[in-house]
Amino acid sequence: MILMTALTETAEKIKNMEIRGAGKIARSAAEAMKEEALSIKTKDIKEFNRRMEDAYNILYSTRPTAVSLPNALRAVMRYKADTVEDAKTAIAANADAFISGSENAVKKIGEIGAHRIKDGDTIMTHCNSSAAFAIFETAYRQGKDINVIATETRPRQQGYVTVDFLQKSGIPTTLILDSAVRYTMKKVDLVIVGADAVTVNGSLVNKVGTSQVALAANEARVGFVCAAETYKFSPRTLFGEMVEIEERDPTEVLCNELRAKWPNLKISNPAFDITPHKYIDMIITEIGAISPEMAYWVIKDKLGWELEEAAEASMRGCDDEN
Ligand SMILES: O=P(O)(O)OC[C@H]1O[C@H](OP(=O)(O)O)[C@H](O)[C@@H]1O
Repeated sequence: MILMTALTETAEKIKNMEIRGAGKIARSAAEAMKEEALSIKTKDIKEFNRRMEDAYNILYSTRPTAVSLPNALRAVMRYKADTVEDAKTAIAANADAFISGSENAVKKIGEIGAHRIKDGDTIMTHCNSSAAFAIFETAYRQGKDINVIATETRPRQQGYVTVDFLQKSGIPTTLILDSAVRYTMKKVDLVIVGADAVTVNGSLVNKVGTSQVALAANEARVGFVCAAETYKFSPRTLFGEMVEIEERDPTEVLCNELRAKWPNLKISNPAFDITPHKYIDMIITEIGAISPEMAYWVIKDKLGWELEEAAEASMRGCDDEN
């Protein structure tokens, strides 16, 4: 039996999506690493480092697609210390800096993104993104009369979370089925979605169905905007790696009763898909509104990654924030 600690509890919550959303996953993981560090009793720095590596690996293995998770873990683990006390101080400071940096980034994205919204706009969103929501909320607080169309987002219905946020904020909201996206697009002025990862060529990895929304927007000549903090850019893609697409449990798609009825039925449940950069008009980050083609610059200059480091991280199985 595995002993439940605060860290394994957070890992379990990320795995079963009690904690979800790329940014929240990253902040929760950073907080869990800090708590883990502060709870370790040993005075032996080698043992301490080993236990922190174990904690890193437990959290790292929870969900494979959101790059914010390994970027947060790596940011917290960037310490060099000769004593356990110094290591604890550095880890706690790193975690706090990552969390407040992440919260500020979402706020900044709200401010920058709100400039893209005009009074009277109808905006479509997919899944539930706190970065996209920050844009809606800021625009609405500025007095812009907006209407947000939220997709249901099968199979986990994160659209309900979006609807709940929007309704609590007083923002006029319409809920649609995922299959109604193309039909509804003619009423839409702008699409805004979040991101789980942005690759070096500016393509977007986000909740499955995002690429279909982008295709429908492209066909209808509707702008497609992505809201992504820079820690969602993937340094390992600089090395040519692909972002792993999480395949989730078939029971999310079909209940056990029906699965038993059709024992030979195969079920595929990819949680994310890839929207090619040519369908993305703009990525709103905390350092500004950029074209997808600037992803290489964000990874290399803003995050400070060189090809050699990306290769090294690729072998180690992690991304980095800066
Ligand atoms: O960081 P924020 O903008 O909140 O969310 C970013 C993305 O995280 C979510 O993933 P999931 O529901 O955890 O699979 C969605 O794909 C969403 O677009």
